Amino acid sequence: MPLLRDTARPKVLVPEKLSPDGLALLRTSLEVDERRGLSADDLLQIIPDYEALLVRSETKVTATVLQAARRLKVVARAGVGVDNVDVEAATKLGIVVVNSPSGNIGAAAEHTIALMMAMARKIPEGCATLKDGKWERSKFVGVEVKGKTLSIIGLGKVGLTVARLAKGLGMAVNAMDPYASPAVAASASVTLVSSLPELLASADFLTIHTPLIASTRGMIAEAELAQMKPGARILNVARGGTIDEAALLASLESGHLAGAAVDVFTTEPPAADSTAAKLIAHPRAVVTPHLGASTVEAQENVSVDVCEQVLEILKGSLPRSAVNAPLILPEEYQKLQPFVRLVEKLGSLYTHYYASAPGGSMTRNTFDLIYQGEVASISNTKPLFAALIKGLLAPISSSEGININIVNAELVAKERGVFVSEQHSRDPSDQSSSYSSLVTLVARPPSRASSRARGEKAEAAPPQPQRVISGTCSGGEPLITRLGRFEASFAPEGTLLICENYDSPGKIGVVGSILGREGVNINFMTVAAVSPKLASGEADEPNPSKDGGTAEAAAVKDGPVSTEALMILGIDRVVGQQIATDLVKEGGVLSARAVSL
Ligand SMILES: NC(=O)C1=CN([C@@H]2O[C@H](COP(=O)(O)OP(=O)(O)OC[C@H]3O[C@@H](n4cnc5c(N)ncnc54)[C@H](O)[C@@H]3O)[C@@H](O)[C@H]2O)C=CC1
Ligand SMILES: O=C(O)C(=O)COP(=O)(O)O
Repeated sequence: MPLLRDTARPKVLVPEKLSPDGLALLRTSLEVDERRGLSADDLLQIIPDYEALLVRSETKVTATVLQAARRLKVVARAGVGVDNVDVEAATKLGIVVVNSPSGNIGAAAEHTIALMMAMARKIPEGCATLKDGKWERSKFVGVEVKGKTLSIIGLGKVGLTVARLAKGLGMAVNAMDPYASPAVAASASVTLVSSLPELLASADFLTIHTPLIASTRGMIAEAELAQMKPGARILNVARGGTIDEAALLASLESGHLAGAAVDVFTTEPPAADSTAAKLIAHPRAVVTPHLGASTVEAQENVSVDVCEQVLEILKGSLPRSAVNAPLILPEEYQKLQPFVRLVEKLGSLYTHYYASAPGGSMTRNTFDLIYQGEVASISNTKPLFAALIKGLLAPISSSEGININIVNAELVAKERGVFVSEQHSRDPSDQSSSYSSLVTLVARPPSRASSRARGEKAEAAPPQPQRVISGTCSGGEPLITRLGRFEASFAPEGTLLICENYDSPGKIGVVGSILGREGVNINFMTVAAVSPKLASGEADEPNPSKDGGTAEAAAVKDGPVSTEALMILGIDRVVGQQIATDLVKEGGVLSARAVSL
């Protein structure tokens, strides 16, 4: 049961402090709910009511929260690190996760330099004692950074900015990052080293700027700290968990390390009696409560960046920095949009007409999706693939909320065992129609192995018929041009009744009167004849009613194939199976299938 909402506008939940600049953009079209101080339970209770969730690093967006979030389309992280968001669960649920990959890198890099200088010159200690009424000059003799070596783990956006700033301070900078570009490193006069021991041994100051991922969790522990020079100093403005807090505390306590500057902790805020709390209390530790991104400028940047993306996503467009969706340029997406709708219709027409109709079956799981003409020149067809998976599976998915989209289509297809081979045919002679673009969906007959797996005997295997649907975009709207052997021309919209019949006089009148009797209005009707190119060639899907139809049907069923036709009626409401049965029994049609598209 959807919750009652006091507004028709989509709702955005903002449980953390975000700069008002971005939120003002949202307020023009969305309802923005700023709710700071929510507990995990509170969040779970209220999340079903929201279309978008905007967070920083404090809110834990767990799989449980995401599963409860029935309306949620997007989780926006106003910052870089998404380690507080279960991105895998969001992907499965088709929820887009976006971040702001560069809005706060300057702030994080400057904070790193600020902590390094504060640690080198003992600024926090000098400041605290002076405020305490003491004038202690000889106790706080520091070291200079000029001429010292700064070693960086992770030469990404923050790491590189730190490197450039450190160069300006006269430091020698080296870095270890298996994925860094040597050219980029050289342009910042950074020496890339390939081994961590080499990097550790050279460091006067060591700073980490990697994400918290499996390969970086605990990467600096007791053994690594022991490889550093006595009197070296260490910084962490990336993520708690990359440095083992207990090992770091021990190294400070033993006097091996001269200092540590830490902005991020394994658990935030750290528990009172935790190792992190002891680290914070250590006299040679300079600490800040995750302030790396906390500047007015950075907060404006990230807020505007993610709020713009939330608006795009709720409009149905693609964001510029999705963490879990492929990158598509806006102009490319615009070109694709009509074909996205067409391909989704091809998929849902397939499932309604061939697979979920009485007598049909979902035994085919391997599809060819063939692009011909102008559409074949589009190279990034991920949205088309996603549209096909949605079209094929949404009609047979139990939950109304199943959200198949560009984010999770590949995963859903894999889970359901659906395989799609996309083919681009740019050769004009290969295009069997006069349309400037044509998209064809072919369901491959089941392989012998899969037929055997379903217990069908090889000798009893029926001939494998064609299941083909083609379409184009006409005036930006989807148009079906082929259904099985029939050359058609109809819009795949609304409720359609598709009747296969022998093309004999009076058939339309009989069908019309049966529908009229049931109170069904016909909005439009079109007839599709067997394509001359296909009449003598491929067999079509066997018609479940052919053997059990009317006397007339029986009389003509061995007649020439070319007399068969499809009658496609657009009707004003969804009809039950009984009407289809009546049309076969009384109306003399071979089969009738209602499809809702
Ligand atoms: N304290 C704070 O408030 C802030 C913290 N951050 C954190 O800083 C970190 C870095 O952010 P960005 O530079 O924007 O990310 P980025 O993605 O641009 O750079 C990360 C770099 O780490 C490297 N890397 C990955 N695994 C590695 C490994 N095993 N060994 C060595 N290098 C490895 C990658 O190749 C990449 O070059 C992130 O964890 C982010 O969350 C960012 C902004 C503010
Ligand atoms: O962007 C990041 O990765 C950060 O760590 C910043 O976190 P915050 O938004 O200040 O909670």
